[in-house]
Amino acid sequence: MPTRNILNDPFKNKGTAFTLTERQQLGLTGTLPPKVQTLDQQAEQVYAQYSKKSSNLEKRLFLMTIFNENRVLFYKVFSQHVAEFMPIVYDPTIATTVENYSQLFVQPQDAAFLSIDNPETIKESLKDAAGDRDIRLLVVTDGEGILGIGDWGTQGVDITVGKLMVYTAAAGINPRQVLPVVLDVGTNNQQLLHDPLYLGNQHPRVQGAKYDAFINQFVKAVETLFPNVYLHFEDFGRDNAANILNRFKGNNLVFNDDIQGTGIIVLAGILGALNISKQKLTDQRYLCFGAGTAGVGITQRIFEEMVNLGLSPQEARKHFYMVDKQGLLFDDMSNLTPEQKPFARSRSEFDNADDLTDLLSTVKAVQPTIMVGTSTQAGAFTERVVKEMAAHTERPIIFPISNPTKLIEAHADDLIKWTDGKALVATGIPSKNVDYNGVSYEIGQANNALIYPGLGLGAIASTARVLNDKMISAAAHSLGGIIDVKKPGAAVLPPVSKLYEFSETVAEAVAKSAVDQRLNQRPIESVVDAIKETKWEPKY
Ligand SMILES: NC(=O)c1ccc[n+]([C@@H]2O[C@H](COP(=O)([O-])OP(=O)(O)OC[C@H]3O[C@@H](n4cnc5c(N)ncnc54)[C@H](O)[C@@H]3O)[C@@H](O)[C@H]2O)c1
Ligand SMILES: O=C(O)C[C@H](O)C(=O)O
Ligand SMILES: [Mn+2]
Repeated sequence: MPTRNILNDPFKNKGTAFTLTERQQLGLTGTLPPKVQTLDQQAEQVYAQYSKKSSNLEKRLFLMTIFNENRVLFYKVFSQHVAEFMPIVYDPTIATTVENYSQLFVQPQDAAFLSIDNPETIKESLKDAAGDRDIRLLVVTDGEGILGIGDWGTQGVDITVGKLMVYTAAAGINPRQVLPVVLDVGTNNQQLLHDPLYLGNQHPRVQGAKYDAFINQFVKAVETLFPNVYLHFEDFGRDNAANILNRFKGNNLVFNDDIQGTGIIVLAGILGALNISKQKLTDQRYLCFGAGTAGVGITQRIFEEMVNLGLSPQEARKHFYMVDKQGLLFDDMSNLTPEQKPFARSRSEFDNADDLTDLLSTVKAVQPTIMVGTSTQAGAFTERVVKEMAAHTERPIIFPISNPTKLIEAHADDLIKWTDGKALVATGIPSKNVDYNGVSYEIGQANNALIYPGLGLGAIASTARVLNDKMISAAAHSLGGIIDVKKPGAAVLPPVSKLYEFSETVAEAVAKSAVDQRLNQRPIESVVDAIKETKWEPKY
């Protein structure tokens, strides 16, 4: 490759920061403006330009041009403005770019696009996308369940790129060592099937044995090409997400963000809330609204926590109620998923079981103390539902975490107002502070992005063979003690502005757990040193 192409290699390009000597050595003399800038000067210039963009989408598109050209510069600016950039680079703005990916397409962003129509090219495609890079972390989607906006086929690749950006900004994962992958198995999105601009396979989703075989081939190819890679699954459909995780978690270093990542962050938020209200987890009644991938993943995590606290599985199960499209889930229903079944209730527990077909009647009957929304049903936590819940519990814990913003079950300011400041609230998207009756309520962000970067860093740095429940539990507990719970209006989770700092705390807890369980494949003398050595910083 002629050296001038270095300006087109985002992993090597420094742009105007190439010194005059470097320019001479690299055959770049006269190919850049004369001034040599420092990284800080470049970052300042990028931020000034960014600040002039009027919409979030324009801001994101501008930042992506920097990403496409110069990774060090992109991550330098990102690291200087983490809380400000997160909603631009990631959720919720990323939902808009997923929906418009084909129209907005300019650059494949070093992703691998694998097609179910050509399974024989899986290996070649992964190799080509990785080039000479040593891949340690791979984020993959099949685009069926992007956030709460559904099936976006190949366009879902944006979420894998976005998730990886957060890994680097939050946990210092080396951007040369990551690979975003989309598995294009078709789409059932009618709009895409009829859109002449759509860049993916224009046929319905392939399911069943052929789909399963494709996934198996993919995982095998990944393991062969990139031994010890941490394989992160994102936004698969409800059935496939659970199936794939169950198939591989015993023997491979795999992670499902929507099931496990969300479980951890919501448990951490609940522990934070109970720390504020001075209550015990084992005294809570938990209502899951939207018992899909995330809803069940969270329920399983909190259930495990109750068992860890000494309850028998039978006792622990009594604390959970699941509501899905059918209403409260009962064990005599024929259409329950395998993950829902253990938490379905018996009709005999209620006088009016047959009436419990909506959220309000269920809240009345169950009187939950914790309610988490993962339903994609905008506004489902109505004033009546919330006031009914608050009538039976002093500090209701209410987390409407459906994404993006247009799908949230209730907004934080309404929840605070409707409960007269009593509710302990976290949302999936970032929420502003709520000023109510002289108190400024900080709203925690219960988004898996607050946990998966540290979790991944801990697992990668410790060379863990698998990611198991103990490591996951260690991650959830590691966020305790960061917030000052005595402050009126304190948030239940630490702020995104401290994401870089607490991701290291999470990583240490996870790596320590892996090493304590002897899951490390290489000798680790100090987890702190191992993490330090794994981390990358944006500098030339
Ligand atoms: N904050 C986070 O970190 C986070 C993480 C994962 C998912 N989520 C959000 O959670 C939502 C669900 O994601 P998922 O991956 O679990 O999707 P999913 O499709 O697996 O689950 C959604 C569930 O909601 C149910 N549902 C639909 N309509 C309903 C209704 N009217 N009443 C009750 N239940 C209903 C569906 O039947 C399904 O079981 C999305 O909006 C997603 O963005 C947030
Ligand atoms: O992507 C997010 O913002 C969180 C989560 O993984 C989701 O699917 O909503
Ligand atoms: Mn997701």
